[in-house]
Amino acid sequence: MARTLRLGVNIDHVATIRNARGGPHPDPVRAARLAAQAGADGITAHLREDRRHISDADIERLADEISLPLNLEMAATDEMAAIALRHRPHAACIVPEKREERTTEGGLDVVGNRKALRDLVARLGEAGIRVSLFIEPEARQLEAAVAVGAPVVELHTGAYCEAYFGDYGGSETQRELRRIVTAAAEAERLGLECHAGHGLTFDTVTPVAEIETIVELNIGHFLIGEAIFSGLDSAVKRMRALMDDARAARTA
Ligand SMILES: CC(=O)[C@@H](O)[C@H](O)COP(=O)(O)O
Ligand SMILES: NCC(=O)COP(=O)(O)O
Repeated sequence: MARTLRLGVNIDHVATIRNARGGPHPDPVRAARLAAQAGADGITAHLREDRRHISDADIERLADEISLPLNLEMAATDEMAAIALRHRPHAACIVPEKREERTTEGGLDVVGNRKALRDLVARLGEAGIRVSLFIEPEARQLEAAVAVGAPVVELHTGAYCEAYFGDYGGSETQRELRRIVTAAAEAERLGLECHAGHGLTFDTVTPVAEIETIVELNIGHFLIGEAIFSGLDSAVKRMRALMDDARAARTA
Protein backbone atom coordinates (compact mmCIF):
# COMPACT_ATOMS: atom_id res chain seq x y z
CA MET A 1 0.00 0.00 0.00
CA ALA A 2 1.62 3.23 -1.19
CA ARG A 3 1.98 5.85 1.50
CA THR A 4 -0.04 8.99 0.95
CA LEU A 5 2.00 11.91 -0.32
CA ARG A 6 0.31 15.18 0.60
CA LEU A 7 0.71 18.43 -1.33
CA GLY A 8 0.87 21.62 0.73
CA VAL A 9 0.50 24.70 -1.49
CA ASN A 10 2.42 27.72 -0.22
CA ILE A 11 0.58 30.91 -1.17
CA ASP A 12 3.18 33.44 0.00
CA HIS A 13 3.82 34.85 -3.42
CA VAL A 14 0.21 35.58 -4.21
CA ALA A 15 0.65 38.10 -1.39
CA THR A 16 3.92 39.29 -2.92
CA ILE A 17 2.02 40.30 -6.07
CA ARG A 18 -0.82 41.80 -4.01
CA ASN A 19 1.56 43.87 -1.91
CA ALA A 20 3.20 45.27 -5.03
CA ARG A 21 0.25 47.69 -5.27
CA GLY A 22 -1.00 47.69 -1.69
CA GLY A 23 -4.57 46.75 -2.57
CA PRO A 24 -6.62 43.56 -1.94
CA HIS A 25 -5.92 41.82 -5.28
CA PRO A 26 -4.87 39.07 -5.81
CA ASP A 27 -6.30 37.61 -2.61
CA PRO A 28 -4.22 34.80 -1.03
CA VAL A 29 -7.36 33.33 0.56
CA ARG A 30 -9.01 33.03 -2.87
CA ALA A 31 -5.82 31.31 -4.08
CA ALA A 32 -6.03 28.89 -1.14
CA ARG A 33 -9.62 28.03 -2.07
CA LEU A 34 -8.64 27.43 -5.70
CA ALA A 35 -5.69 25.28 -4.62
CA ALA A 36 -8.01 23.23 -2.42
CA GLN A 37 -10.43 22.70 -5.30
CA ALA A 38 -7.51 21.65 -7.53
CA GLY A 39 -6.35 18.94 -5.13
CA ALA A 40 -4.10 20.54 -2.52
CA ASP A 41 -4.09 18.67 0.79
CA GLY A 42 -3.03 21.68 2.82
CA ILE A 43 -2.17 25.37 2.66
CA THR A 44 1.17 26.74 3.79
CA ALA A 45 1.72 30.40 4.58
CA HIS A 46 4.86 32.04 5.93
CA LEU A 47 4.19 34.98 8.23
CA ARG A 48 7.58 36.60 8.11
CA GLU A 49 8.72 39.05 10.75
CA ASP A 50 8.98 41.75 8.08
CA ARG A 51 5.52 40.86 6.63
CA ARG A 52 6.98 41.22 3.14
CA HIS A 53 4.15 39.06 1.76
CA ILE A 54 1.67 37.22 4.04
CA SER A 55 0.07 39.53 6.60
CA ASP A 56 -1.44 38.94 10.03
CA ALA A 57 -4.87 39.50 8.48
CA ASP A 58 -4.14 36.82 5.86
CA ILE A 59 -3.36 34.30 8.60
CA GLU A 60 -6.54 35.22 10.47
CA ARG A 61 -8.67 34.75 7.35
CA LEU A 62 -6.93 31.53 6.34
CA ALA A 63 -7.46 30.10 9.82
CA ASP A 64 -11.13 31.14 9.81
CA GLU A 65 -12.17 30.55 6.21
CA ILE A 66 -10.16 27.67 4.72
CA SER A 67 -11.27 24.09 5.21
CA LEU A 68 -7.84 22.59 4.49
CA PRO A 69 -5.20 22.15 7.23
CA LEU A 70 -3.16 25.34 7.63
CA ASN A 71 0.60 25.03 8.01
CA LEU A 72 1.89 28.29 9.50
CA GLU A 73 5.55 28.86 8.74
CA MET A 74 7.15 31.00 11.41
CA ALA A 75 10.39 32.07 12.99
CA ALA A 76 11.14 30.83 16.52
CA THR A 77 10.17 34.07 18.23
CA ASP A 78 7.80 34.98 21.07
CA GLU A 79 5.80 37.15 18.67
CA MET A 80 5.20 34.29 16.27
CA ALA A 81 4.52 31.83 19.07
CA ALA A 82 1.78 34.13 20.40
CA ILE A 83 0.24 34.39 16.92
CA ALA A 84 0.35 30.62 16.49
CA LEU A 85 -1.21 30.05 19.90
CA ARG A 86 -3.95 32.57 19.05
CA HIS A 87 -4.92 30.93 15.74
CA ARG A 88 -3.98 27.32 16.56
CA PRO A 89 -3.31 26.19 12.96
CA HIS A 90 -3.14 22.48 12.18
CA ALA A 91 0.64 22.75 11.97
CA ALA A 92 3.50 25.18 12.48
CA CYS A 93 6.78 24.85 10.63
CA ILE A 94 9.67 26.60 12.37
CA VAL A 95 11.96 28.20 9.79
CA PRO A 96 15.08 30.36 10.08
CA GLU A 97 14.70 33.98 9.01
CA LYS A 98 17.12 36.79 8.18
CA ARG A 99 15.74 40.20 7.19
CA GLU A 100 18.24 40.55 4.40
CA GLU A 101 17.46 37.18 2.79
CA ARG A 102 15.51 37.08 -0.45
CA THR A 103 14.07 33.68 0.54
CA THR A 104 14.81 31.00 3.09
CA GLU A 105 18.48 30.15 2.72
CA GLY A 106 19.59 27.35 5.05
CA GLY A 107 17.72 25.10 7.41
CA LEU A 108 17.00 25.77 11.08
CA ASP A 109 20.00 25.19 13.37
CA VAL A 110 18.30 22.85 15.83
CA VAL A 111 21.66 21.58 17.13
CA GLY A 112 22.63 25.08 18.24
CA ASN A 113 19.21 26.09 19.67
CA ARG A 114 17.99 23.07 21.59
CA LYS A 115 16.82 24.80 24.75
CA ALA A 116 14.74 27.51 23.05
CA LEU A 117 13.31 25.11 20.51
CA ARG A 118 12.44 22.48 23.13
CA ASP A 119 10.37 25.09 24.96
CA LEU A 120 8.69 26.34 21.77
CA VAL A 121 7.90 22.83 20.50
CA ALA A 122 6.37 21.96 23.88
CA ARG A 123 4.22 25.13 24.03
CA LEU A 124 2.88 24.69 20.51
CA GLY A 125 2.42 20.95 20.90
CA GLU A 126 0.44 21.41 24.12
CA ALA A 127 -1.91 23.66 22.14
CA GLY A 128 -2.53 20.85 19.65
CA ILE A 129 -0.34 22.33 16.92
CA ARG A 130 1.75 19.79 14.99
CA VAL A 131 5.26 21.22 15.00
CA SER A 132 7.66 20.73 12.11
CA LEU A 133 11.28 21.90 11.96
CA PHE A 134 12.63 23.07 8.59
CA ILE A 135 16.12 21.58 8.49
CA GLU A 136 18.97 20.68 6.21
CA PRO A 137 19.00 16.95 5.32
CA GLU A 138 21.64 16.19 7.96
CA ALA A 139 21.70 13.43 10.59
CA ARG A 140 22.80 15.77 13.36
CA GLN A 141 19.80 18.06 12.75
CA LEU A 142 17.45 15.07 12.65
CA GLU A 143 18.84 13.78 15.96
CA ALA A 144 18.47 17.24 17.48
CA ALA A 145 14.86 17.40 16.23
CA VAL A 146 14.14 14.24 18.22
CA ALA A 147 15.95 15.67 21.23
CA VAL A 148 13.73 18.79 21.26
CA GLY A 149 10.56 16.74 20.90
CA ALA A 150 9.52 17.70 17.38
CA PRO A 151 7.22 15.12 15.76
CA VAL A 152 7.90 16.32 12.20
CA VAL A 153 10.80 17.58 10.12
CA GLU A 154 10.70 19.25 6.72
CA LEU A 155 13.84 18.62 4.67
CA HIS A 156 15.16 21.68 2.82
CA THR A 157 15.29 20.76 -0.87
CA GLY A 158 16.81 24.07 -1.98
CA ALA A 159 20.37 22.80 -2.54
CA TYR A 160 19.06 19.91 -4.66
CA CYS A 161 16.89 22.25 -6.76
CA GLU A 162 19.72 24.76 -7.23
CA ALA A 163 22.07 21.93 -8.23
CA TYR A 164 19.53 20.72 -10.79
CA PHE A 165 19.45 24.12 -12.49
CA GLY A 166 23.23 24.00 -12.59
CA ASP A 167 23.75 20.55 -14.11
CA TYR A 168 20.23 19.31 -15.03
CA GLY A 169 20.44 16.05 -13.13
CA GLY A 170 24.20 15.68 -13.23
CA SER A 171 26.55 14.62 -10.47
CA GLU A 172 25.91 17.59 -8.18
CA THR A 173 22.15 17.07 -8.43
CA GLN A 174 22.57 13.37 -7.66
CA ARG A 175 24.79 14.18 -4.68
CA GLU A 176 22.22 16.57 -3.21
CA LEU A 177 19.38 14.15 -3.92
CA ARG A 178 21.24 11.38 -2.09
CA ARG A 179 21.44 13.66 0.97
CA ILE A 180 17.65 13.95 0.94
CA VAL A 181 17.11 10.23 0.39
CA THR A 182 19.50 9.39 3.25
CA ALA A 183 17.93 11.94 5.59
CA ALA A 184 14.40 10.75 4.80
CA ALA A 185 15.39 7.18 5.70
CA GLU A 186 17.05 8.39 8.90
CA ALA A 187 13.94 10.39 9.80
CA GLU A 188 11.90 7.20 9.51
CA ARG A 189 14.39 5.30 11.65
CA LEU A 190 14.18 8.02 14.30
CA GLY A 191 10.37 7.99 14.27
CA LEU A 192 10.03 11.47 12.72
CA GLU A 193 7.32 12.30 10.19
CA CYS A 194 9.18 13.56 7.13
CA HIS A 195 8.17 16.41 4.83
CA ALA A 196 10.20 18.23 2.18
CA GLY A 197 10.12 21.54 0.35
CA HIS A 198 11.72 24.68 -1.08
CA GLY A 199 12.34 25.34 -4.73
CA LEU A 200 10.54 22.29 -6.09
CA THR A 201 9.30 22.50 -9.68
CA PHE A 202 7.75 20.24 -12.28
CA ASP A 203 11.31 19.28 -13.31
CA THR A 204 12.61 18.50 -9.81
CA VAL A 205 9.61 17.08 -7.92
CA THR A 206 9.61 13.48 -9.20
CA PRO A 207 12.81 12.14 -7.55
CA VAL A 208 11.72 13.65 -4.23
CA ALA A 209 8.14 12.33 -4.58
CA GLU A 210 9.63 8.86 -5.16
CA ILE A 211 11.09 8.84 -1.63
CA GLU A 212 8.48 6.76 0.14
CA THR A 213 9.29 7.90 3.67
CA ILE A 214 8.36 11.49 2.73
CA VAL A 215 4.64 12.07 3.33
CA GLU A 216 4.23 15.78 2.47
CA LEU A 217 5.70 18.21 -0.04
CA ASN A 218 5.28 21.97 0.43
CA ILE A 219 5.52 23.82 -2.86
CA GLY A 220 4.78 27.47 -3.55
CA HIS A 221 6.91 29.87 -5.54
CA PHE A 222 7.04 27.74 -8.68
CA LEU A 223 3.29 27.01 -8.63
CA ILE A 224 2.37 30.68 -8.26
CA GLY A 225 4.74 31.50 -11.11
CA GLU A 226 3.20 28.80 -13.28
CA ALA A 227 -0.27 30.10 -12.39
CA ILE A 228 0.56 33.34 -14.20
CA PHE A 229 0.81 31.36 -17.46
CA SER A 230 -1.55 28.39 -17.06
CA GLY A 231 -3.73 29.20 -14.07
CA LEU A 232 -3.43 27.97 -10.50
CA ASP A 233 -5.90 25.13 -11.02
CA SER A 234 -3.83 23.71 -13.88
CA ALA A 235 -0.50 24.17 -12.09
CA VAL A 236 -1.68 22.46 -8.90
CA LYS A 237 -3.32 19.60 -10.82
CA ARG A 238 -0.14 19.00 -12.84
CA MET A 239 2.04 18.98 -9.71
CA ARG A 240 -0.43 16.64 -8.04
CA ALA A 241 -0.32 14.30 -11.05
CA LEU A 242 3.49 14.27 -11.12
CA MET A 243 3.55 13.39 -7.41
CA ASP A 244 0.96 10.63 -7.83
CA ASP A 245 2.75 9.19 -10.88
CA ALA A 246 6.07 9.17 -9.02
CA ARG A 247 4.58 7.41 -6.03
CA ALA A 248 2.67 4.91 -8.19
CA ALA A 249 5.82 4.07 -10.16
CA ARG A 250 7.65 3.28 -6.92
CA THR A 251 4.99 0.86 -5.78
CA ALA A 252 4.24 -0.77 -9.17
C1 LIG B 1 10.78 27.58 4.35
C2 LIG B 1 10.64 27.72 2.89
O1 LIG B 1 11.42 27.22 2.12
C3 LIG B 1 9.50 28.46 2.34
O2 LIG B 1 8.35 27.85 2.74
C4 LIG B 1 9.53 29.89 2.77
O3 LIG B 1 8.21 30.39 2.81
C5 LIG B 1 10.39 30.65 1.80
O4 LIG B 1 10.27 32.01 2.08
P1 LIG B 1 9.55 32.95 1.01
O5 LIG B 1 8.19 32.35 0.78
O6 LIG B 1 9.53 34.28 1.68
O7 LIG B 1 10.38 32.87 -0.24
N1 LIG C 1 8.62 24.98 3.02
C1 LIG C 1 8.66 25.08 1.58
C2 LIG C 1 7.46 25.82 1.07
O1 LIG C 1 6.49 26.01 1.78
C3 LIG C 1 7.46 26.29 -0.31
O2 LIG C 1 8.74 26.66 -0.74
P1 LIG C 1 8.81 27.25 -2.26
O3 LIG C 1 8.20 26.20 -3.16
O4 LIG C 1 8.02 28.51 -2.27
O5 LIG C 1 10.27 27.43 -2.53
